[in-house]
Amino acid sequence: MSTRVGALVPAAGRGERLGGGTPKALRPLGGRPMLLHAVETLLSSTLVSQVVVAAPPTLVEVVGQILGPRVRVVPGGAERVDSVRAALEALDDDIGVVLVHDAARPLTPAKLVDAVATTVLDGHPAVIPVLPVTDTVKEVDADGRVVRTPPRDVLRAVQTPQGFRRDILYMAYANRDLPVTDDAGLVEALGVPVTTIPGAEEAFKVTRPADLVLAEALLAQFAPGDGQR
Ligand SMILES: Nc1ccn([C@@H]2O[C@H](COP(=O)(O)OP(=O)(O)OP(=O)(O)O)[C@@H](O)[C@H]2O)c(=O)n1
Ligand SMILES: C[C@](O)(CO)[C@H](O)COP(=O)(O)O
Repeated sequence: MSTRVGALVPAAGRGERLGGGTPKALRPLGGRPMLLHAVETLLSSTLVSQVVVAAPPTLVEVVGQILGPRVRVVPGGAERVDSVRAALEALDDDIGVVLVHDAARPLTPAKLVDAVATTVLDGHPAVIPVLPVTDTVKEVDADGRVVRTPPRDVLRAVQTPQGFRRDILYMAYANRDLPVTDDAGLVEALGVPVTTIPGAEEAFKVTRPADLVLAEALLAQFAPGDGQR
């Protein structure tokens, strides 16, 4: 396996739950597009040597100008899986390890990127960062009635970047019509073991308006060079 690491950034979502009109990846955070924060973190990793971004199709040129020549930008698709697939096809042939990282997780620390990549390089074919679940989670039926309460101690909330051996991710994406909400879900369907490592609280996803308020507040607290990102 080649040890060269590439990162794919799905950034073509509309951001309907966040609202505000502008595609979410281009919404400002600390005065700069959210996507730029995520990409800069990936580029700051000494392990990551290529970054490919899937942008909203009408904004490929604009996003290319924002991110500069080190980043390849391709048109994304209708669903997240379509965007990841488009980016996967644009990776250099000699990339052996692939990280998939949401543009919508702009405050993810660089040390988490390195930890995921290192764990794949150490021989784990699929690696995801996770945090314990703090709310009680209920399964409900179509009428909203509770069906059951899974025990919380075995539940985990899943973040990105998720890291994969390239050949495994390719095989997984051959099954991409499966109804999954993350890349590891496709890998699980292959029967390939998925390893968890500790995630980071700052790697939360900006999904709803309150998440953006929290991200702005946290960013304002980071001092330059304090190693938090
Ligand atoms: N067709 C899509 C849908 C999502 N994404 C990306 O996948 C990541 C996680 O998706 P999410 O946070 O759900 O973003 P949106 O799809 O934009 O959000 P919403 O469902 O609220 O519209 C984001 O970086 C988003 O840009 C993508 O590249 N292409
Ligand atoms: C990939 C992901 O960020 C892991 O938590 C998440 O599943 C994306 O889901 P979304 O509904 O597209 O936000």
